[in-house]
Amino acid sequence: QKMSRPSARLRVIINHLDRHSAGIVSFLNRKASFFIFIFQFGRYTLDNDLLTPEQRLFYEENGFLLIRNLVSTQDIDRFRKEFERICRQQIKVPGLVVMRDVAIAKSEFVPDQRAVSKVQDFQEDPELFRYCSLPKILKYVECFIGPNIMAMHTMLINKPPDAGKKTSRHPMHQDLHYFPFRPVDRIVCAWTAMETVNRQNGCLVVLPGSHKGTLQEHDYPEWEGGVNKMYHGVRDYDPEHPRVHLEMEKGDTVFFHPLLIHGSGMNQTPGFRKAISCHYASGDCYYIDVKGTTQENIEKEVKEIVARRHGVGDEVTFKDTWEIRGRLVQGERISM
Ligand SMILES: CCCC(=O)SCCNC(=O)CCNC(=O)[C@H](O)C(C)(C)COP(=O)(O)OP(=O)(O)OC[C@H]1O[C@@H](n2cnc3c(N)ncnc32)[C@H](O)[C@@H]1OP(=O)(O)O
Ligand SMILES: Nc1ncnc2c1ncn2[C@@H]1O[C@H](COP(=O)(O)OP(=O)(O)OP(=O)(O)O)[C@@H](O)[C@H]1O
Ligand SMILES: O=C(O)CCC(=O)C(=O)O
Ligand SMILES: [Fe+2]
Ligand SMILES: [Mg+2]
Repeated sequence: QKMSRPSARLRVIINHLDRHSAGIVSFLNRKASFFIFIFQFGRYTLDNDLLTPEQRLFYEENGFLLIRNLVSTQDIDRFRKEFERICRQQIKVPGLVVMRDVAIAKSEFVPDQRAVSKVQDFQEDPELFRYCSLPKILKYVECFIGPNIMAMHTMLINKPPDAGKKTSRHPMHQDLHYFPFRPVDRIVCAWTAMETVNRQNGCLVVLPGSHKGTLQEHDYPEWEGGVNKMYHGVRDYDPEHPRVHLEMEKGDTVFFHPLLIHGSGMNQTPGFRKAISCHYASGDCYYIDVKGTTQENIEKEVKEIVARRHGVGDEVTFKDTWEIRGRLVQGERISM
C-alpha cells in the first residue's frame, strides 16, 4: 500500500517546521524524541494541507481526532427528520436494517413498541447518505485514507433510554472485527454527534493509542441483562489503560482508526441519543478471507442473518455483503 516515502515525509515536516515552528517546538519539548517523531509521522495519516502537524501527531499517537462543529445544524436537522420518517414508516429504504434494542425486541410486555435503536445500511437513502458525501467530512477522510474513498458502512444510532438492563451500552470493541478488508490504516470512521452527547446519555469512550495494537479476539460480553445482536466486545483489554470519554456537541465529529478500542455507555436520560456515522475505506483496499482468523465468528453471524433475511445459502460470501453495500463517494473504485 502506498505510503509517503521517508524523503517526502521529511520534506513535509520541514515545511511544517517553517510554518508552525512554535507548535512543533512546544510538542517536541513535551517528550517524544525527534527520531521517533519522524518515524511515526505518516503511518496513520497522509501528507495533506488540512491537518495541522499537531492534529496529525494527535491521530498518530491516539488513533482519533475530534473536530468540533464540523457538520451544520441544518444538515443534522435534515438527517433527524429523515430518520423520523423512517421510524414512522413513511418511507421504505431498500437494504435498510432497522434494529430495536434487545430489551424491547425480546420483551413479551411491549410487543407493539417499535422504538428504533439504530438504522444501518442507509446507502440507498439519498437524504441520509448525503452525510457520507459531505465535502467537509471527505476532506478529513482523505487525510487518513487518500483520495479514493468508498463509503462502506453507514449507521444512524438512536441509543434509547436504558430499559433498566443496561442493554443500551455498546461493549468495548474494534470496528475492524467486522471488516474483511485491508489495509487497516486505509480505513477510518467518521462519527458525528446529532445533539449533545455526554456521560449521562452514553457518549463514546475510547482507549487512546489502542490503534497501535493488533486486532483482538471479540465475543459477546457476559452481561446479565442481555446484549444486542452482533455487539461483540474485546474479551480482555487492559483495565488499567486510560479511558477518555468523548463528550461532544451537535455537529462535532470524531474520526477514528478501526483498531481503536471504543464503546459507549448506558443512556441514563429519557431522551434518545443520536449520532450518524460512516466507515470509509480506500478504493484500493482489498478483501481478505477471514477463515482461520478471529473474525470467523462474525462472518458466521452475518451469513446466518443474510440467509434468514434473503433466503440464500452459502453462495453469498462475507465479502459479497460488503461489496454490495460499498459506494464510491470520491475518486476511483479500484479493488473494492
Ligand atoms: C463497525 C460496525 C460495528 C457494528 O456494526 S456493531 C453492531 C452490529 N450490529 C448489526 O449489524 C445489527 C444487526 N441487527 C440486525 O441485523 C437486526 O436488527 C436483527 C437482529 C437481525 C433483527 O432484525 P429483524 O429480523 O428485522 O427483527 P425481528 O424482530 O424479526 O427479530 C428476529 C429475531 O432477532 C431477535 N432480535 C431482534 N433484535 C435483537 C437485538 N437487538 N438483539 C438480539 N436479538 C434481537 C428477535 O428477538 C428475534 O429472535 P427470535 O427469532 O424470536 O429468537
Ligand atoms: N419509532 C421510533 N423509534 C425510536 N425513536 C423514535 C421513533 N420515532 C421517533 N423517535 C425519536 O424519539 C424521540 C422522541 O420522539 P417524539 O415523537 O417524542 O419526538 P419529539 O417530541 O418531536 O422530539 P423531542 O423528543 O426532541 O422533543 C425523538 O428523538 C425522535 O427522533
Ligand atoms: O454510537 C455508539 O454508541 C457507538 C457505536 C459503535 O461503535 C459501532 O456501532 O461500531
Ligand atoms: Fe464501533
Ligand atoms: Mg418528545
